[in-house]
Amino acid sequence: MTDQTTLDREIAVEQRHLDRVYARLAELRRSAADAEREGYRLARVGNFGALVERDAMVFHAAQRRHVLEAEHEGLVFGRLDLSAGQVLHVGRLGVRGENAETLVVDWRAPAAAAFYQATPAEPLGVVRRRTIQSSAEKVTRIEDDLLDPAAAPPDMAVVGDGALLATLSRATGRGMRDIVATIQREQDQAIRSPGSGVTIVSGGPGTGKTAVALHRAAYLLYSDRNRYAGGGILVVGPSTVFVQYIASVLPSLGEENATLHSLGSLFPGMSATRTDPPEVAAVKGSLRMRRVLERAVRDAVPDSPEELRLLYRGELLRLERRELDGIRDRALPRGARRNEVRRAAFDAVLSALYAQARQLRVGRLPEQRAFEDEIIERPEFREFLKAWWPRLHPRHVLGWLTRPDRLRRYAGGILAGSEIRLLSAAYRSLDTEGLTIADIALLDELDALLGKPVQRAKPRRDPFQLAGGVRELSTFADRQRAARAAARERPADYREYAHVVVDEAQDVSPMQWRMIGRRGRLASWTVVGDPAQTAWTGDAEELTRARDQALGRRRRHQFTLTTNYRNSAEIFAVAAAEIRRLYPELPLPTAVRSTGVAPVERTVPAAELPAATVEAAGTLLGEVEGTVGVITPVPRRDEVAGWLGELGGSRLQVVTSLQAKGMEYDGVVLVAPSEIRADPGSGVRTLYVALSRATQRLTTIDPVT
Ligand SMILES: Nc1ncnc2c1ncn2[C@@H]1O[C@H](COP(=O)(O)OP(=O)(O)OP(=O)(O)O)[C@@H](O)[C@H]1O
Repeated sequence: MTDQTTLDREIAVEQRHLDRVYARLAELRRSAADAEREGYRLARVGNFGALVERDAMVFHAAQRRHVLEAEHEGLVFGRLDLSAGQVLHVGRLGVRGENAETLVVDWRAPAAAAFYQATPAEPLGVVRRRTIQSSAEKVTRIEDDLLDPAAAPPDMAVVGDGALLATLSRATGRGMRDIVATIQREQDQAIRSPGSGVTIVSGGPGTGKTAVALHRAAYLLYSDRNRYAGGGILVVGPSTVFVQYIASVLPSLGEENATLHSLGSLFPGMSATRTDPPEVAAVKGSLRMRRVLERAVRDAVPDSPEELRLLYRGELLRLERRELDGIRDRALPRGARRNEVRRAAFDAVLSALYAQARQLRVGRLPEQRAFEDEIIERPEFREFLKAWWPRLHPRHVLGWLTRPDRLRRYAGGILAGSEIRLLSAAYRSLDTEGLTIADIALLDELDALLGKPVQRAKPRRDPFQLAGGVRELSTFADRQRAARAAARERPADYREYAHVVVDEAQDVSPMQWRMIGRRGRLASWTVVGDPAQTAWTGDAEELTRARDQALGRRRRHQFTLTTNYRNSAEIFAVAAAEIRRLYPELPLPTAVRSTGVAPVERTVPAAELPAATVEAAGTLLGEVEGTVGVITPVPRRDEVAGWLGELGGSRLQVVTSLQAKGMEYDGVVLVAPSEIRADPGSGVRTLYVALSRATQRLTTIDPVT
């Protein structure tokens, strides 16, 4: 422990520096605003040169002001005392003083790397590393690590007892916390790994995989803004709950150029939060579904016309079902996309009609072109085409799978009989209950198979033009901004990113890898996950194949994280015992924090489960400051939410064991763990996930019948 006088003195030292940084920021903000105003004043001079100068000035000043005004809590969070006597402060933003001296180094800059990577064994020239906590503009706490005692001057103070542990003991809010001040060496290496190729980060629960993935996105944007902000970074997580949980971190890192999606929201215009039972998800996620869907997109539209009949100059022209089917088949050679070859199919129908008219020796039969022009104008012919070969949306075709006869036809010989029955039962509720997360990848596949109807290109909006055709009268700065916004404004179905981050990758099915792969054909990748937490029960070899295909031949950089920062050692011991049932030899991370509080394991008569759950949740709400998660078996979620009502308000969340993926709560009530474990496919692994969500308190309640 440090004595109070030393602590106060050291805090005062850091406060002086922080005051200087904020004063400098205020100055920079003022001069940016002055430059902007001066720019506008120049405008009144009125000559052309002055106008151009004004525009440039206003633009740069406004841009700078925007950055400076984005106030950050904890702007400066670190300090390095180097062996050469130099002192560096590390923060969320780089700031220079009046004489261009460095007041703060951006955390992503190479000079800041030592803050994260230096260790006593390898101090990298750092004598003392200091972590600084502040609230608004006030320094509240400092924590030091002395990395190179031999090089420390005799008067160097070392205060505090571990910034990391202090951070970890803080209560959790509804969003994930940003760990920028306490990133550890092994994490930093993954964050700063090269931007090209594929960075693969694995590690057990709570080792910071998600935190690393998000900080990496921020790091890449810093290291090559043109490439990554221009092309965009896509971050994919397992569920909507999870995506909301991590959404707050990127803006707090100062990055808004990343697009966050759950696996259920990747297909434009559709979104799903419902999960399938693991055995159904295994069928829907299998690569064999691609072949099933290929058959579906070639099939006749349900209830489409049995035949085409047209009276032409007194003769009945007629194409029967068989002929129509033949035309459809020929118009769809392998690889053709149904929505893209509509025109060719219509031409084939017209040709068949003309051939028939000639065969029937229709009187005064015009040239083929004139004949076709005449037929195509007929309303009944147009009606026929619309019904026979409509523009198909992937959702239409997925709907065809709800018809058992069609499903059998498409899946016969590809899926096993038992799998077809499973799928058929699952799709019975598609229209009433809506899509599941696994269906979204099928829609994306169908979209790729169907293609887009050929459309005339829309004229691009001129960013210099205002509504009503009036040329705008604003500054060059405004126009620049508009042009950039137009370039950045990605269409809703933008699908090619410069970098793709996949979190909880162990739960991405083969079909989902195809969906994500289509969005990262030209991208570099960061893939993070923990195979021991997977809920996938399908073919493992197929999964590897699909993943390898998505990642291609890009060079891979592997990282493994070994410390669990989330769970108390007592809680992780329970989770570890669970996964050891399945994998006795699995290397597990080490939990660094002990609370001295053992998890509570209760067994109650089934009838008492509701009361016991409410009571346990109430107790935990009293015991922890932050959030409480109530985790349930999938089928029980709504029932349990009903028991709890409004208890805990926004501090309490009820989630299924699958939605709990990646989440974190200070206290967890796990309802009916034996029911989760009972699933023969992925039960133990899913229970392992549920048991490793709590930072401080865990209560499990099992009903007995
Ligand atoms: N270096 C660190 N400093 C402070 N907190 C950290 C650090 N690394 C991780 N944490 C915290 O540990 C918790 C777990 O991190 P994270 O959710 O990223 O782990 P994960 O490996 O993705 O876990 P899981 O696989 O269980 O979902 C989070 O609260 C995170 O803020």
